Amino acid sequence: MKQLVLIRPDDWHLHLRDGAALRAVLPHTAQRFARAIVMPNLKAPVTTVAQALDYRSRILAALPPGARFEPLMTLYLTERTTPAEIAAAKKSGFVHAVKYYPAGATTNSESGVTDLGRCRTVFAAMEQHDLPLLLHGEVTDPSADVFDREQVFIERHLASLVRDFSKLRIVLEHVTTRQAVEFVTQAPANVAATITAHHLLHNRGAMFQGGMRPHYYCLPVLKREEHRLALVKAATGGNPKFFLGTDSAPHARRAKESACGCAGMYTAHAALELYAEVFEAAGALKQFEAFASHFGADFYRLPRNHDKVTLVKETWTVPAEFEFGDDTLVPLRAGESVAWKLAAS
Ligand SMILES: NC(=O)N[C@@H](CC(=O)O)C(=O)O
Ligand SMILES: [Zn+2]
Ligand SMILES: [Zn+2]
Repeated sequence: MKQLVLIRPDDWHLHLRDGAALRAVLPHTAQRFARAIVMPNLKAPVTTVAQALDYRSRILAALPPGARFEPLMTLYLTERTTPAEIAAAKKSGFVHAVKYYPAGATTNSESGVTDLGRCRTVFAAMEQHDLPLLLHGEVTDPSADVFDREQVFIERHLASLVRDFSKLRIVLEHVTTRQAVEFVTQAPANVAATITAHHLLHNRGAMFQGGMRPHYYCLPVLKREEHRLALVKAATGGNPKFFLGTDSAPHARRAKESACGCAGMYTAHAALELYAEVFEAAGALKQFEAFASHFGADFYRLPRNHDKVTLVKETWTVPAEFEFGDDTLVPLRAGESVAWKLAAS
């Protein structure tokens, strides 16, 4: 049987939530990944090192017995974040980055930043302490078309940020467009990007297949086929600036299947397997390990993992839903098949 053995990968962009939701989703990630960059956009955002420490303990306490998984914590940037907090974050050893959300751009981003100009002293501190900046790279300007918001962010904000803070490590998270791929490719080595499985697998047509499909709604929103193809080329092309970040973003069924549905797709239950489909379809399975297990660790200046995971070419059916606190969670491919299967380790 066809199988793939690779160094255990890490997920460089993940939403774990909290409480019962955390307990429901964490096992899926811990089965596949050694570490994950954990997003700080809880309902009460993780803005301080002390809060990150508490959240980290809750994650560790929620791990299934025997699981080995290291949550890499992040701080949620606000206009009140201080250079002292950045210094403390670096010193902590468990905070690995700071996350920028434009206020109002996405789930739990209300406490985010309205004006990047107000964060310049904090960016300078991050540059000085060598703490990476992670970007939800979209503008919220209502006059910017929702499908153009990433591209406009790059033009209006990212280009000058990269120029002004030339030593700051920056990750443009969940890139979705050809323009983002081009920008990151031509930028200096301190600028990288994560790519999700769902943006590699789907174009925006998925949201409208036979009707409105809220489980395909995420932010940045799925784009045209032209952009998906650019992402596949970037992910499979062996460029160390592009690495795996699922952006697995669980929301309760009733929050998705609603008159105003939440943004986010849940992929952690099959994350690695879905990426393997993409790499196989592109004839690039040889590049998969570097994308999933090498480039992210190298960029974050963390050691690569040593143990291995095995994927076998075997079809399995994704459950229709998972338990999720007092509701359920509808995963990507619910009730449908996935072509690769994680072997028990
Ligand atoms: N990607 C999403 O659609 N949603 C994320 C937030 C984010 O990463 O922007 C979430 O937290 O639900
Ligand atoms: Zn985001
Ligand atoms: Zn995210």
